[in-house]
Amino acid sequence: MSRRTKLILALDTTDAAQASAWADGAGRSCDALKLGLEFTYARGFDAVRAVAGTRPLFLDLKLHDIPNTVAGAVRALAPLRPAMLTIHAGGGAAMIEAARRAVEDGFPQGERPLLLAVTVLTSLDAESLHAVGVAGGPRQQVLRLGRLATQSGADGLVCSPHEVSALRDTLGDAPCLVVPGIRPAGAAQGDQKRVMTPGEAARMGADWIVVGRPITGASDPAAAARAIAAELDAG
Ligand SMILES: O=C(O)c1cc(=O)[nH]c(=O)n1[C@@H]1O[C@H](COP(=O)(O)O)[C@@H](O)[C@H]1O
Repeated sequence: MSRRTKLILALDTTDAAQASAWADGAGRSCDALKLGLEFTYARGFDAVRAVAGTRPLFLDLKLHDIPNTVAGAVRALAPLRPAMLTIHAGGGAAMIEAARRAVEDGFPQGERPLLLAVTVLTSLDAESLHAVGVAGGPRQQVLRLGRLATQSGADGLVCSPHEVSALRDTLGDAPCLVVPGIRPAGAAQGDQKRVMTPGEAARMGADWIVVGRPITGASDPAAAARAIAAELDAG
């Protein structure tokens, strides 16, 4: 099986002109654009629509609340026509099921986004998980939440590259695996804990990788994006 891992550019800024410049430059080497909490809270839905234009939009708002509230929020996002949207798997089965129903009845047929459940944030390691009461390591917790989320109706999962092959062994090829925590060789790790290079994540079996600062913080973002796309093309 060979499927080319696709590249999502994370546009993490409050500046709409900056987000558009990244989208029009570096974004050309990418397969989708991600707008998340920082941009959406600062600039609102109209700006999200303007920056995404006709490009596939990964709307990363990581919804996490009681089922009724999450379902209402999912329906409220329908005018943005995202290709993908995120909820937190830790919200539990009833919340994920409610989000799934909202995606099915809140979006026009054929325009339903992929519902992605975030498992364990890539900024967490075993020690930080332990501090919030999770005894097992990240892999065990990602597998637990991955099983729960897919059984409850999530189309895919957000996980670090370190869990991709264990998820594939457990859940097979069906769930879409979207993988942040990507650092090209030599790039600063920053707040990310569970990282791999783009090529390593692709070889693990990621369907999509999510990259922000290694592109947007580069002196030439378009060149940085082209280099990552080439690394994915090389397989
Ligand atoms: O849901 C996400 O996209 C996400 C989940 C996760 O566990 N870790 C993670 O980094 N992300 C997002 O992926 C992007 C990674 O950005 P960089 O660390 O700058 O490459 C950010 O926009 C995060 O919000």
